[in-house]
Amino acid sequence: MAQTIIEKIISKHAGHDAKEGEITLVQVDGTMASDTTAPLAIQSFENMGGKQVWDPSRVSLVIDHASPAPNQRIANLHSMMREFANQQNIKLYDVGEGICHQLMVENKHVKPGDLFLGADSHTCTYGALGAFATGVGSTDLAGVWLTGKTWVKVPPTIQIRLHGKLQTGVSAKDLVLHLVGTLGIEGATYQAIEYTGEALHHLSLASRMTLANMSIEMGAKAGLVDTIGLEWEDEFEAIHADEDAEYKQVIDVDVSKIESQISVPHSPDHVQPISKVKDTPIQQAFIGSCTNGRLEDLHEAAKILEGNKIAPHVRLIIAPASKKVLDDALSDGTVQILTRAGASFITSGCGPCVGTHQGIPGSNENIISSSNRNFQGRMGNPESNVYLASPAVVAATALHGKITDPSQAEEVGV
Ligand SMILES: CC(C)[C@H](C(=O)O)[C@@H](O)C(=O)O
Ligand code: SF4
Repeated sequence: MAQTIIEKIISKHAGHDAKEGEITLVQVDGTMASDTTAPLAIQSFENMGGKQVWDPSRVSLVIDHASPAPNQRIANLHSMMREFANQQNIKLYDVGEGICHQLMVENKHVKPGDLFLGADSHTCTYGALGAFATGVGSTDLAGVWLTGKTWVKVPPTIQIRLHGKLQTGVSAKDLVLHLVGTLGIEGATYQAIEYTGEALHHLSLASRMTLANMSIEMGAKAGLVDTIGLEWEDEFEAIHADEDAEYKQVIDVDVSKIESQISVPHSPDHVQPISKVKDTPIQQAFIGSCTNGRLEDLHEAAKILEGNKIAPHVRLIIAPASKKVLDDALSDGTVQILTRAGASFITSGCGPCVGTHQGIPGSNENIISSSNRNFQGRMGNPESNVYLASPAVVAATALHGKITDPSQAEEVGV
């Protein structure tokens, strides 16, 4: 039977050929919960009578969403996680180590062909490795901690074939914003997205993570990137779709036609080419998140900001996606370039992305952010406006204090 990538992965974990629409029990390779979801999962696990997780080497906890703790309540939840991790002998990434999704990939908790469940919607990021990774609720996760298994309904797949090469200054973020704008926030609900095509050869693992990451902004169960040309390709057995696999929909995209994209308030799918919103004034700029907080993202920003100073009325906040990203950016001088340009670095982690701390905007302020969601109130103030963009656009915008196309900023010599 010809199969899509997700059908192959589910079949492997179910022990039989799984077909679209079928509900089947599968073995799980790995799990993750963050400080937002782990406390409830721990409670559910204990309520279910759980004593020992099924396999401690397949369970990770990460303190990243509100880290370091901004208040007493959260500090106590962090303590509860540390205690559980100790007692269960499971890996816990503590304050400053990074964002859960970055850490799962960076530390190889997940590999191509795996089936991975995380109690966070952007678990789909690991689709960058050709893994089936999806977000589940805390209670579902607790069930997996008990048994090592879960049930899945085999989803239909939308195949997105990426042709050509992105223009200079245009990144995987612009590509995925373009796709979110085209499909809409419910365009792939209950479906998997498979990304394929020769454009992938030009995308690093970091860029593939950006692409897979925002699959959830199209409602997808998972976003699986074909492993062709992947940096890790030699280390693992690659899984590709069969040529005659059946797709619900096939979408062809010539990526060389895409210009920088901006998602305007208040929904990720309100996407406009940058030319339509350029010159919108901005008070806060954020580079970070599981979408765009990696070394290549900081490099993009540094290219634009080197030797320059951000606009006087702009705050530029940077949260590296992990301690490793921060260390690498320190060693190669990127951090220094950015701080000299006026950026403030905060703890590696989610930072202000989800609006709990570290950069809640004022009322009527406009924020440009390299993150993935701009629902009203997302950054902690319903009276602020969040614009989503690539790190290059965020940097060029911070420099000029208004939405700026980086390719044009370079032309005028800044
Ligand atoms: C808080 C957490 C449960 C949430 C998610 O699942 O995605 C967060 O990471 C987000 O990005 O909105
Ligand atoms: S960085 Fe933002 S989107 Fe990613 S997991 Fe953290 S809160 Fe969610």
